[in-house]
Amino acid sequence: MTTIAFTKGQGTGNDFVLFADPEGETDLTAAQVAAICDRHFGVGADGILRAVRSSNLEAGAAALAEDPDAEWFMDYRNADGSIAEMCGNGIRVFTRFLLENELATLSPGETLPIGTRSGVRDVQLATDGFSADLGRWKLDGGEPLVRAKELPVARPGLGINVGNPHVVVALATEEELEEADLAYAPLLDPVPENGANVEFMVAADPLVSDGVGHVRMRVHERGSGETLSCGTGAVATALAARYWAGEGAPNQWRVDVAGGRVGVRMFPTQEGEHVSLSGPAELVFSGVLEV
Ligand SMILES: N[C@@H](CCC[C@H](N)C(=O)O)C(=O)O
Repeated sequence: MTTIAFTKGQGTGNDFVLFADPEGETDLTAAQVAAICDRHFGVGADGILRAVRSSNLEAGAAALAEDPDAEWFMDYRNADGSIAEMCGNGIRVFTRFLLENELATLSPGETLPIGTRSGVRDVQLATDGFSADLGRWKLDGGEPLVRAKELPVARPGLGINVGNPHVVVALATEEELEEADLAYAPLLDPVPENGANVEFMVAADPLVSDGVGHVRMRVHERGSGETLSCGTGAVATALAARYWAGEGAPNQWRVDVAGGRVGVRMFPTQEGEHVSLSGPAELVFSGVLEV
């Protein structure tokens, strides 16, 4: 039996079990992760965030090579125990956890580099909580057909990788968005090799106001099912909305999800365009687990 002192946290309703494992001694099995995330028999969460010192994890070596200041590595696991490269809401909650536990400091204007499986991601304080630079993004995975239960026809999606894989589908009306039954994984054709998170979005009316784009989305996450929010999914959705809107579309977006609102911003850097995500991050309660 291993005893874990954990904290439950959430960002726009995307909820996580977090624990500090500085030495990298508590690598949970997929079955243990799934048991902890179970909403009836466990703590209940969309995923687990383990805080490991980058120097004590194999995957952390790449993070330290990229940025020697990336002391902490966010080891993210989906609710079914699978490993994902990145979690946009998670990295904000992870930062809140490091700060509250005095494992890191972050002042206004400063940057906290966090190691992830999709590279080092820089987090800053923001007016709505925290913002994380998710780095480069790419169109990836073509335009698979997507069919969600209760939606009568398959729609073309747009594959976008923001560190992890997404397929975004535009729906015509709010009613369609409500009707989609995302308790079931949407069917994708062709099936992406590594699976994908699937976002369904509708444009707000107006789509753009004061130079800021506005969309609403629901998500079925790879490895976690329907969640109240997906940060990387919101980023992929804003990128898809801008792509579909064409020339002159804004580089700043508000994305409404069932659990609240996040902000997305695209901005130029020397290595090409980056995209950042901002939003709230809260710690809810702490406890002790035996696994
Ligand atoms: N909820 C996350 C994404 C978590 C990983 C995802 N389910 C995957 O498998 O890629 C977010 O906020 O980005």
